[in-house]
Amino acid sequence: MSDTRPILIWFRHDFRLRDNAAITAAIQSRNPVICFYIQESADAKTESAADWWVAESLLALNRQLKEKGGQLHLFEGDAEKIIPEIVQQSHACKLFWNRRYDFKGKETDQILKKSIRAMGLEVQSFPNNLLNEPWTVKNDKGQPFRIFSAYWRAVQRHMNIQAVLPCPENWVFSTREIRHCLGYKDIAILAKETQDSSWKIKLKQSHRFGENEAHKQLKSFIENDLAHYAKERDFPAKDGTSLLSAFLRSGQISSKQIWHEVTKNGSGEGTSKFLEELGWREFAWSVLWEHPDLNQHNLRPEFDKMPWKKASDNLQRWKEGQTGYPFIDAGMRALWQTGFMPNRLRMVTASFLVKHLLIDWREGKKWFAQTLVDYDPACNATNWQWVAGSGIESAPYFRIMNPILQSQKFDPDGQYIREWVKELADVSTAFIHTPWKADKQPANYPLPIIAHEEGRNRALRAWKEIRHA
Ligand SMILES: Cc1cc2nc3c(=O)[nH]c(=O)nc-3n(C[C@H](O)[C@H](O)[C@H](O)COP(=O)(O)OP(=O)(O)OC[C@H]3O[C@@H](n4cnc5c(N)ncnc54)[C@H](O)[C@@H]3O)c2cc1C
Repeated sequence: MSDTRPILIWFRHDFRLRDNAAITAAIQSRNPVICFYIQESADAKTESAADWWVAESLLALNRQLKEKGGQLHLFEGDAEKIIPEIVQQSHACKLFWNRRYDFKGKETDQILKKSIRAMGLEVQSFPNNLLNEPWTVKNDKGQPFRIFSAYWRAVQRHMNIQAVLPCPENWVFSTREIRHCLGYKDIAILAKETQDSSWKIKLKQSHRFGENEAHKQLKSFIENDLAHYAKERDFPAKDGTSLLSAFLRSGQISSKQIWHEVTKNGSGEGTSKFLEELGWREFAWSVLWEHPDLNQHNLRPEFDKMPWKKASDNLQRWKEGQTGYPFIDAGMRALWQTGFMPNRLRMVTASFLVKHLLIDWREGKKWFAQTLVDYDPACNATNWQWVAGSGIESAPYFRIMNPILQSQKFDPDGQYIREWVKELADVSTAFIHTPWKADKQPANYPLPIIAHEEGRNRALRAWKEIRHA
């Protein structure tokens, strides 16, 4: 007689049905399945842009599961308390999930593995959304890499990316009732939460969600932009990047799927540069794996002595895009309006905060975590420490990006600036990067918060101080 006890599938940033190892294993076993997601305490409220993105993505996943004849069950609260209840109510025989690699998630999973196994269930975890498990890439001495280029060469030498798993057929969903378990949340409440503020409604105008949309985006990128990626990726007005980061972060598409599609359909400089960027994502996760405190602490301890200025009005003006530097302000305003900022601008705005304004990178990291739809604890912290110079692999602190030259180089006609800084719409191209030099000052646009040379010199003095301390 066949086993009718259900298998529980716990979704976690793997909101796709294709290339999902936990799903494939569960469906292959022929037991009925129960799919669920837990809004764990830390992310229970959909208050940040990334939480909002996850909520919209869960609604999209629920629609996909409905098409298969099932649904996504939603819970809110502490996984260590909720899952044992689901196990009991459902009389499940197995619990499957795809791994997560951050410290808190890993810790919770280890505790749960033990406690659920003690209840007599089989618990299995599978690789999630990286090309390599983060602990597997090591140098000849068995140590983790500290430099990206060496890491990437090693990854490429041993690259053996597994085939993509198709969406399984013959789904059978369990009818066991789990609605009375602790923390059950009606998915209709989630749908309401995704539009309970004007900010979220505005964000929605810039995004699409779900596995199918992720694949459409990849196809369009490969057809239109991949060949020119290396040359155009730094010019924000050109939209020459893949715009896949939020899909990737929530696992609506896997890095493996992207890798295979890109290597099958592309070649040359654009393709290798793009794959290298995927490599940076991998590297960031390996750094977080080795340094669980990456989000809180400088990886170079001399930065603990940096004489950061108290977060003040200047931090607020940076957040609001009111620094008086058009390129910076355009990036910061785009971030607030859309939840996205192109990589070049992330680097320039981050550098401006940490160097010209001498404000602790952790303040900027917090703001990005609140406002980016693709917020990713590994990529965000690794990049902030890279820009600040405090990371193991980083730009030297003394290399200070000039916000005017960056603007002239990467937005030469001011197209991106004019799109986001409406006060400058009529300023001539001659003054679009330095409106304070124009004869007539644009109305309602501030003067620079600090002169470039003054900010630069102060940053260099601070850096010398910590080096000689
Ligand atoms: C200060 C700062 C903070 C950042 N915070 C995040 C974050 O929270 N989440 C996030 O996904 N990326 C972050 N990035 C990296 C990068 O800016 C974004 O991944 C990229 O802009 C997303 O756009 P895209 O998908 O069009 O990228 P593409 O240029 O098309 O790149 C393809 C993919 O490669 C990965 N990638 C690209 N650049 C990087 C990079 N420098 N580091 C790690 N992965 C990269 C992303 O997954 C991206 O989707 C940050 C960069 C900086 C400088």
